Amino acid sequence: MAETIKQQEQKHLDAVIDKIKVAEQKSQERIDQATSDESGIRKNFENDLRLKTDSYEGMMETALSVRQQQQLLGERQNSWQHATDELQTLKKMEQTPYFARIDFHEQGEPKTEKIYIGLASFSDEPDRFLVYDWRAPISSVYYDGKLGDVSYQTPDGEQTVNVKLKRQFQIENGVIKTVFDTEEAVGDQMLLDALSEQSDTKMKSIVTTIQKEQNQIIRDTKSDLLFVQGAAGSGKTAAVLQRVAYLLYRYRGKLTSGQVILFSPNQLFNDYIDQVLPELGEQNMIQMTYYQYAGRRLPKLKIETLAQRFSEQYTPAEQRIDTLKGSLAFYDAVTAYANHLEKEDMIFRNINFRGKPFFTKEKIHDIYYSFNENYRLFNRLDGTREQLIKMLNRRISSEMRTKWVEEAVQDLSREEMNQMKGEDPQEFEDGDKEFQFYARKIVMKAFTPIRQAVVRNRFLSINSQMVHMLRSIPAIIDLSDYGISKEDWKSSVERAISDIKHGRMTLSNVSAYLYLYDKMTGKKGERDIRYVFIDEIQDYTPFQLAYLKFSFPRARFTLLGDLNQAIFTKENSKTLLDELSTMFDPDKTRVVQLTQSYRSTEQITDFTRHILVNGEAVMAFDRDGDLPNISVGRSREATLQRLVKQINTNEADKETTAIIGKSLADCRKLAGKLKQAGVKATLIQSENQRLAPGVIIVPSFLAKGLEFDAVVVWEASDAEYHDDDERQLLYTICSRAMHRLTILATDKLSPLFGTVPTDEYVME
Ligand SMILES: Nc1ncnc2c1ncn2[C@@H]1O[C@H](COP(=O)(O)OP(=O)(O)OP(=O)(O)O)[C@@H](O)[C@H]1O
Repeated sequence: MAETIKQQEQKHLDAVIDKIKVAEQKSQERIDQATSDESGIRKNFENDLRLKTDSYEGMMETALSVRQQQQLLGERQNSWQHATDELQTLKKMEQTPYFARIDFHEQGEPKTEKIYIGLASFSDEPDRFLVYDWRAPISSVYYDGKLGDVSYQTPDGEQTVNVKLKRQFQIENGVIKTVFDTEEAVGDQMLLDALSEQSDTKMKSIVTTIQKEQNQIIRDTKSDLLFVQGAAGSGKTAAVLQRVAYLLYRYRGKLTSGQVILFSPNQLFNDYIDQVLPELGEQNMIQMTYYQYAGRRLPKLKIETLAQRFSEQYTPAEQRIDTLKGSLAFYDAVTAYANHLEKEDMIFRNINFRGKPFFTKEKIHDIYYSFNENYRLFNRLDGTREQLIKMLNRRISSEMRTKWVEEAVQDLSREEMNQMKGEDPQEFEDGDKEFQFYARKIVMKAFTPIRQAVVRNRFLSINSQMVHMLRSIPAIIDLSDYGISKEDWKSSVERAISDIKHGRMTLSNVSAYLYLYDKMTGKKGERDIRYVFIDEIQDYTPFQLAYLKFSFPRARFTLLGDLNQAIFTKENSKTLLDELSTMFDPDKTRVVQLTQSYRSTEQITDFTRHILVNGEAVMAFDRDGDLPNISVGRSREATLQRLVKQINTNEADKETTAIIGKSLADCRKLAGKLKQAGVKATLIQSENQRLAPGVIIVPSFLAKGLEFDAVVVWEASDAEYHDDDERQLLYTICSRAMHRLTILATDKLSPLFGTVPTDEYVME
């Protein structure tokens, strides 16, 4: 009987695995070698080394041999690390060496070529690749097209090949479970299998099933701004993590993971995604929230937290001011204000010494504005510091003649004198010279804080300058254009002043504060960072984005967002896109739309997208599940009973449940009640917690970006979700569900579900 395709492929697989095992052995030998070399070097060294410290030559000899030993050890350490990494990859590959095969014909070549694609490349001889890395140029063909002519990018330009076969494998522990040939980009079956898995507390890589649109995002190397608008669950986060892995591969040797930074919505999310890159054999990039980024620079200020910002109730006037402060117009106003400081209005502080002004603010002002008008802020500051240090040095001699110094010298103990001489050994000609010596030492020491104050720009006053800037705004921006009255602005400035006095700052002020400070001190941003990724972009203000662009001047930006899910900026999210387009060169901007939602069943996707009105496009993925359930209880008690029942049903069906409440307070209350009822559930109270297996209760603002098998919306009642501007929040909450969605309310259901056709859910 002829061999089946599966048998043939299994034979090939066995052969590859045998070669991988041989390679593993070689790696192990290299590791052993490096280890034994290392202990050899250490031993030799201990035997040979005599510390010769009695002569200068002896000391040099010792130092040289220590250095030599360190170098040798460093080399061994490197080769050990290299071999260890290699072995780790090989061990992974031994289980699943590859997941796909493509056969293709390249024009002008005599034969059809056949390649296998896996997590990493593997060759048994130089240039004989048994497996290609999924990030290799040719692998793109697998993700991008159907059979027939397909083009792909290589470092030397575009190439076209004729694809004859695309074959996919599911391999477990070296055994082929299924094999199928497909004409699609990546066969639906494989994707369905991947998607039907249970949710996890950690996100997984998607390399075996990357979709064509996602591949475009992953492999983009041309855009300065890559903007991805994608529906909930369309794989934005997934795509962007594979993109980081791709870039690290593509620019190996030139780009390190430390030059890539990802801004994410909260720490919980950071924790959720932190295994994807290691799974792909790469190191994690820098991960931060905007709040952490700002907080790191302002350790002495208490910056408003995510939870505080979320529960804040603004009056319409405050809301308008908040909107203005988040706009590009405001960014431009701060820029204009800062530039005008080149001519006037920089505020200075005295630098004091022994309770009295040493450099008065008037003097500093005069120096600062004495430079010619071409001096920029940074040069001015630099010049001022230089002058002040010069003046400080000139003051040493006169200060030495003051009374306090004379007394201080007389009060010196023998020990103190010896110590001073120890620092700077010398013989004195006479008593006068000796006095001078000690007096100088004392003055220099006393002046140290002054010197530091000068070097650290302590004569600037960012706080007063910020207040002055806020006060100057009505002269720069026409507030009436934003519907803001002079009085409302004034009281907002008063609030900012009181906040600063109490060491606090709202998120809406913090970016302007940092930006103004950077301008005043001439900071040019972190030039080392090459790629900046920002997830959930709809929750950033244009000001914040402009500031990030300023802070990472040499970086390319990838921004991901879903304008449907703006939970803070609400209706302003549309203007964000417009404002963004003015910040980057349109020729180097690329906008990609992802409309297919992979996270949820068709029923859930259909239901959730109908919560939106005028939303961005969302397409359901063809995956079947139950209709969402809505249950309205007559009392809180009844709703709680219904919740407990749902938790039990979900548990029986092995679906992990997340109960999402609107605010932290709601969630806390519920956690108490569930405890009384004897139900085990973990309350996620802060972003610094970790996701736990089992039932969790999580407030809406922390659920961003996460997903769960089964979601219960806690109290989707009229009282909690009433206004139209809460639609996007409700959408975000519901779209966290993968397989099951239950909506509970007491008394009266939120009217926001009124837009969902009644045949898309079951009303109990
Ligand atoms: N090509 C793919 N193959 C397999 N799974 C995928 C693919 N794309 C996305 N997924 C899965 O779909 C789910 C949603 O993806 P992801 O969290 O990246 O979406 P998102 O667009 O960031 O969503 P949100 O905006 O709601 O946070 C994840 O479980 C992800 O692993």
